[in-house]
Amino acid sequence: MTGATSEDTRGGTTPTVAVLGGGVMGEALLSALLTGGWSADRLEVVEKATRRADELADRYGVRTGDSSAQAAARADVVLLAVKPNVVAAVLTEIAPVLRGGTLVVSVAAGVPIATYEAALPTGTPVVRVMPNTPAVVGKGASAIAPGAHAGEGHLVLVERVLGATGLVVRVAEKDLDAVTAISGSGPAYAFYLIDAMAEAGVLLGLTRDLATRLAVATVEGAGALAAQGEHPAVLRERVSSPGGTTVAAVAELDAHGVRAGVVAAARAAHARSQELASS
Ligand SMILES: NC(=O)C1=CN([C@@H]2O[C@H](COP(=O)(O)OP(=O)(O)OC[C@H]3O[C@@H](n4cnc5c(N)ncnc54)[C@H](O)[C@@H]3O)[C@@H](O)[C@H]2O)C=CC1
Ligand SMILES: O=C(O)[C@@H]1CCC=N1
Repeated sequence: MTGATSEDTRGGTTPTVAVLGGGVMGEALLSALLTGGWSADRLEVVEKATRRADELADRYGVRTGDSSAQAAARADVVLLAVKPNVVAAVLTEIAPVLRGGTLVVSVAAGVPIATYEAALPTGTPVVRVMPNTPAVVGKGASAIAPGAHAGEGHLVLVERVLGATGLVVRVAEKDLDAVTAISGSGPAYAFYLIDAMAEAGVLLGLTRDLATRLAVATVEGAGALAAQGEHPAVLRERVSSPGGTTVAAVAELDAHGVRAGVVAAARAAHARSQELASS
């Protein structure tokens, strides 16, 4: 874990983090913070749905507040994990009470840093993050981009906050829509493939349980192999014996436009992320 710097802590202790929004991504971040060494008493979550807030309190032993303003006023780091269309309302709530130097981090898709900087007190450091759901199992991929008032210490702190979620890379904000289209939404493409492979196995006579286990292990193994650095096209060639089963299968993927479909899907996600910025 990267050590805290004077820029990212108040008084040299682990910074306190308020997670605003305890849905899928809020929970993933909360769980990663705990895995990464944050103690529960340095964390607070504000979740509008009471039953969900209770569930998070029971599961993680963290304090749950019902006021974003109160939690933000106490925290060193405010982590927004609400839907993009709720961000403006939350910023209006927290802006009047934010202490100088509080770091504001947001995972909301599409919402530009300029929106946060315009709503929050002048000079507030803001870091935008695009994570993904495999963060829950420490296999996520996140990209982070700094606002005008976020320095190296703030980025290091965000890397520390995300430390247990998996890969963290730094990008310029202009690239975040593309990141959203590849790794933010990308797990859904992989799950789609797993589901389709499992369904095909059932069609070919396997039980659903066996077909699903084989599909999951295959995608997991292929990911692990690709992570070693060999080009994916080379790895695909290694599976493809001349005149064999794999070339027959891949020819069908090409004939059905699967590669073009993946590109079109990513372009649609990219366009939607840009639309969210202007809505
Ligand atoms: N789910 C994903 O794969 C990813 C999501 N994101 C971003 O993360 C953010 C959250 O997405 P999810 O967790 O999927 O959504 P979600 O709907 O699961 O969670 C949002 C939570 O915020 C709560 N909420 C709504 N208004 C609130 C308020 N005023 N104060 C406190 N809590 C409030 C809702 O009750 C809900 O539990 C979005 O902005 C999304 O763009 C980013 C990357 C990946
Ligand atoms: O679908 C969405 O809008 C969010 C952002 C990336 C993944 N989930």
